[in-house]
Amino acid sequence: MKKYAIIVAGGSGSRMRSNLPKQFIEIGRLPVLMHTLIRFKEAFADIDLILVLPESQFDFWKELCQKHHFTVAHQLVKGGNSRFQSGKNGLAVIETDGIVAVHDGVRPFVSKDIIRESFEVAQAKGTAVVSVASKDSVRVNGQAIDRQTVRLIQTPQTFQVSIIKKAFETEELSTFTDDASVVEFADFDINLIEGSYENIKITTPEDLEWAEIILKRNA
Ligand SMILES: Nc1ccn([C@@H]2O[C@H](COP(=O)(O)OP(=O)(O)OP(=O)(O)O)[C@@H](O)[C@H]2O)c(=O)n1
Ligand SMILES: C[C@](O)(CO)[C@H](O)COP(=O)(O)O
Repeated sequence: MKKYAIIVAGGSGSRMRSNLPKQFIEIGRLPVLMHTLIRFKEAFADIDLILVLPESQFDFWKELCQKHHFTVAHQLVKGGNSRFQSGKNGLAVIETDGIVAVHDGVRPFVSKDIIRESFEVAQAKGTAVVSVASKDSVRVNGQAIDRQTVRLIQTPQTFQVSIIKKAFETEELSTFTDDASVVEFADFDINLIEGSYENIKITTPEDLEWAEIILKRNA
């Protein structure tokens, strides 16, 4: 089975309010994005890594790779104006069938076990989307609902290549917040698998403090 991971890091990171794009901020002396790429390479030595970045950041990224002697092989692909477009650009360079995980570049703490399980489930069932239970009570439009029915969606979101490619033939809709919503819109079933509360998405400044704590816990 040919394995791919599209690491999307083409966003603007506006909620981080940092001059340095959040994927390049160092945690434990290594840029966030390098931690993420290393996790996937550790899960599968033979995986093809596709890194989606704004084209304007290519040179800076290459400088960072030299500075940190970062040798994990990956293909650089230019980002789009939305996460959907960035994912689509990543998919466009995949030419064989197989299994592909799409993962936020800013989720550096995904475990090898979760990555591997997502590939196994996607191979068997076509799709595998990582999720966790809500630890808080939940209300929708002010109305309390049974939180047992709620799942918080993370990445990786892993698919048979033929399925996700077919799904991305659609026009982009504003309801597409992740790849699972695109694939579901194309009428494929979404299989949820168990994620981890450590698999945070670095979004706002305090997430960087959590990130340092998680990194120390894992050391
Ligand atoms: N045009 C875009 C927008 C988002 N992403 C990626 O999708 C992931 C999840 O998005 P988020 O964390 O929300 O990043 P941003 O969109 O960059 O952040 P913000 O909404 O705060 O601007 C990130 O790795 C981000 O780089 C992308 O590849 N291309
Ligand atoms: C894909 C995702 O990380 C799943 O939780 C999330 O939907 C990304 O959303 P954002 O608006 O780009 O933060």
